[in-house]
Amino acid sequence: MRKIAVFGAGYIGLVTAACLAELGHTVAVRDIQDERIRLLKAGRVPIHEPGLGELITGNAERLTFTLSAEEALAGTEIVYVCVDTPPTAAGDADLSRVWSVIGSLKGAEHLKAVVVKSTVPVGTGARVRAVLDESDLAHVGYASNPEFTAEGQAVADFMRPDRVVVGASDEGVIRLVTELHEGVDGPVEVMDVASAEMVKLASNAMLMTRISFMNEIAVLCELTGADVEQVSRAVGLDHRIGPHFLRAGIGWGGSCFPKDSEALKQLASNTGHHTQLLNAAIEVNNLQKRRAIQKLKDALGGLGGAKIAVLGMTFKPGTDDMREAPSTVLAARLLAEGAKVTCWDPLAPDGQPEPWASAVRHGSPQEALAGADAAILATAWPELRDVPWADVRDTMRRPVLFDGRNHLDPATMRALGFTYMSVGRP
Ligand SMILES: NC(=O)c1ccc[n+]([C@@H]2O[C@H](COP(=O)([O-])OP(=O)(O)OC[C@H]3O[C@@H](n4cnc5c(N)ncnc54)[C@H](O)[C@@H]3O)[C@@H](O)[C@H]2O)c1
Ligand SMILES: O=c1ccn([C@@H]2O[C@H](COP(=O)(O)OP(=O)(O)O[C@H]3O[C@H](CO)[C@@H](O)[C@H](O)[C@H]3O)[C@@H](O)[C@H]2O)c(=O)[nH]1
Repeated sequence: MRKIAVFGAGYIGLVTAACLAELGHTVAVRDIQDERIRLLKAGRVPIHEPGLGELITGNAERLTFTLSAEEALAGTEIVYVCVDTPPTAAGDADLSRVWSVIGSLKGAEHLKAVVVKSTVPVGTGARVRAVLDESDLAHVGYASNPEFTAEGQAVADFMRPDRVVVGASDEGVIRLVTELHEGVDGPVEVMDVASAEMVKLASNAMLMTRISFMNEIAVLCELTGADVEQVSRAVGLDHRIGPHFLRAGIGWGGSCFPKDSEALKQLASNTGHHTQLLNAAIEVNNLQKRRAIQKLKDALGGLGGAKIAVLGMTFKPGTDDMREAPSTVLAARLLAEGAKVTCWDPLAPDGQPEPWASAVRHGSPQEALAGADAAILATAWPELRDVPWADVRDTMRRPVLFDGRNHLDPATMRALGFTYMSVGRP
């Protein structure tokens, strides 16, 4: 069993650390946010991720949390880099936190390998390698080990992945990282560093493109009278296509797809290449939200002064993550059109910045809907299927509902007297 240091105690770092501890390794987690480390030391988990708290508690004797890089590195053989890589002002991935971690490794006596899990542009590994080679860490190996977990199911995804990708050129490092995954139920794919970095970006781009493709088909369904739910289900039954990531709606958001699509686009642009398919997928995604607002505007005859309830704020159900949530674009557009916005979400953290600071948040969908002229369902929370819609209808000023996730049954909602609109369904 190995002694590992994980840098970054966010969604990926904490899941990686807890799962490696569950596999029997000793893991020191380092972050630079006092509050995060204080909570973790007190046995509290700063993010919502099913099963994570239990894993951290169950492996407490193998997990430590610290603000000190030196403390984390004492006796450490492997460093996992799990820091955030947000967009720069130019849209490229900001690697400043990755470089800060690399800079803090000087003098780590027992270090054998640096493993990067953060999503980074292709070529980053080669740059890190060059920096290590010029330092006292020239003997330390390097691996790219990108992460494919989805929020809300990250622990299960880590333990039973479709694949583990290990990008490295040094046999010793390949063996080390492969051994770390003993007990993980999934195949290990070994390749060169640049290819591993590209697998991550290409996988996300493929998933986004599938969603945007089906969203474009949804528009054509609306124009022709077809039903995108039936279409996507039957299209997905073709084993060459498969059923996943074909759900039409107001589009993709989250901590990864928007920033990774932009980073891949800019990676190409920096070499003078124009990514046509990816650009189209991004544009279709942006349009989906604008189309939603236009539909409401048409249904209400204008949005000025109207009270609109936004149901669901997080970028998808099962997470508390608000990064690049499609709902935020909707709320901003509604306010810009002069509407008043109320909202509800079961997990979104309090104190969200604008546009949410200008919205009134309620503790239940019913309260958010009372007196509303219309509602937009933005996140497919299961709770929204259990709302007593017949009662709610009578509390709304106008029973108009735009279902941005095709989450409710059109016939039922219309039978209840709602003006019900959704995406790509008659
Ligand atoms: N969130 C996901 O589902 C997911 C999935 C796959 C890949 N990724 C990638 O993994 C990386 C991390 O994403 P995340 O969602 O966990 O981000 P996050 O913002 O939740 O966590 C990053 C953490 O790193 C900490 N940090 C910053 N600089 C540090 C330093 N020098 N030393 C130690 N800690 C430092 C931050 O304080 C923060 O707590 C990103 O590159 C992301 O693209 C994320
Ligand atoms: O058919 C679908 C599937 C998803 N979505 C939306 O797409 C976004 C992303 O969803 P999902 O992929 O489930 O969430 P993430 O946690 O962002 O995970 C993605 O991004 C991670 C970070 O890179 C990767 O590791 C994962 O493999 C990849 O699925 C959300 O807004 C969903 O509502 C759709 O609109 N239609």
